[in-house]
Amino acid sequence: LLQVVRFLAARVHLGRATMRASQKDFDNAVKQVKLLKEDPGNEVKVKLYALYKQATEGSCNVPKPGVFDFINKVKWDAWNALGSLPKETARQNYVDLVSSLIPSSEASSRGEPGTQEKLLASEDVVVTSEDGITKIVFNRPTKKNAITTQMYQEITQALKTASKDNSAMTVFTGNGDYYSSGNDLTNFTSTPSGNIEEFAKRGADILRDFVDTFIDFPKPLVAVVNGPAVGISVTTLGLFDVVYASDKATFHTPFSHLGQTPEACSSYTFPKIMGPAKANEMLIFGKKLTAGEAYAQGLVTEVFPDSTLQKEVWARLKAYAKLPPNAMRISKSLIKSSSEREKLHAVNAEECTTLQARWLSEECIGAVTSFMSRKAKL
Ligand SMILES: CCCCCC/C=C/C(=O)SCCNC(=O)CCNC(=O)[C@H](O)C(C)(C)COP(=O)(O)OP(=O)(O)OC[C@H]1O[C@@H](n2cnc3c(N)ncnc32)[C@H](O)[C@@H]1OP(=O)(O)O
Repeated sequence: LLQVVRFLAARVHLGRATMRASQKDFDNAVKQVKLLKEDPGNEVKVKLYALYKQATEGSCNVPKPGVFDFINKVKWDAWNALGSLPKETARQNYVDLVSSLIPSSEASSRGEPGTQEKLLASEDVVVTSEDGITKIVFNRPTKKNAITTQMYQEITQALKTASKDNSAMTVFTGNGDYYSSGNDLTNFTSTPSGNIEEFAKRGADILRDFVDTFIDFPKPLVAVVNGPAVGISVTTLGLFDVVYASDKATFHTPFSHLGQTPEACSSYTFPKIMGPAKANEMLIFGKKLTAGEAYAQGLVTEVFPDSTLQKEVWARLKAYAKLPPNAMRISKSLIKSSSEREKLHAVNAEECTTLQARWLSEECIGAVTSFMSRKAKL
């Protein structure tokens, strides 16, 4: 048992080297353990005990119980086996272990093979889990999957949940002919008080949280771009790890047309991905790219014929989802290092502040009014 505990501790320590559970996550996990409906069994309870002690008190610092004090000796052995594991790592491992014990219906997903579970009760954003893949679907096909304020918040929440669930990766796609037409332009007119300044402030906060969640998402994040993508549904792609696209997809960022400016860190990621010359044409002049062009410029990983996209992409993703999840997460954290994420958060904050002011500009208000009065379409 000792060897197993040591091995697990070292392995999990390595696997979670780049993760940090907050004190709040830990406190929540402690509460969740008390609410578990099923007994997790003695072996798990001993592990939880040891991790709890290590997280709260550090290395084992009490005398070894006598040989006949069986229960306390097993607990002591497990704690002692954690050696000098840092408190922070023990806290993270505790949180991970607890989240693995919570049934999918309560937490998020466990992804039993072949069973699809609906995880979020929303019409417009559908979240399911199957075969180790959490799938987040834009589901407003009659509105070309335009993203409402509520959808931003639901997606933020879905990503936070997915970051801790048992799935290996998260995949975004759209229902219907569009991937997404971007921000729902009626967001600007549907603030409860009709006060645009209030919308601008609240919108910037919601947007910053939304994008921050993409920046910090620890598992592979994949987009299956099933059709045209506009605005923020394009810019967020720069924060994905892999982007598969239908040959019917297009990529359009008409910010200047709308009196707006780039978001989702695209002012940083796009020049990095495709070079400034191409990024400028997209982000300043609103040049729409075909799927082939987006592939040539490095925004898209691979383009598929629309007729075979679903079959080919999902077969491939299911196979990828079986790869060792910790290895994938660690590789991702090497590629998107903490200094890179820091940079992205700073870019996000600046873009949101800029947009907040832009939304109050005549240029932007005029463009939205034109769309609403059906005078303008992209
Ligand atoms: C918290 C705030 C964060 C803000 C983040 C900043 C984000 C910025 C962006 O995303 S900028 C991009 C914004 N998007 C647009 O400007 C697209 C506007 N839409 C269009 O130009 C066209 O609808 C189209 C080219 C996408 C599709 O044209 P078409 O094929 O002719 O279809 P329809 O126009 O008839 O569309 C069907 C139906 O959907 C409604 N709709 C489509 N897109 C949007 C949208 N983005 N916002 C609101 N509504 C949209 C359209 O009005 C039609 O509705 P109707 O059937 O008339 O009720």
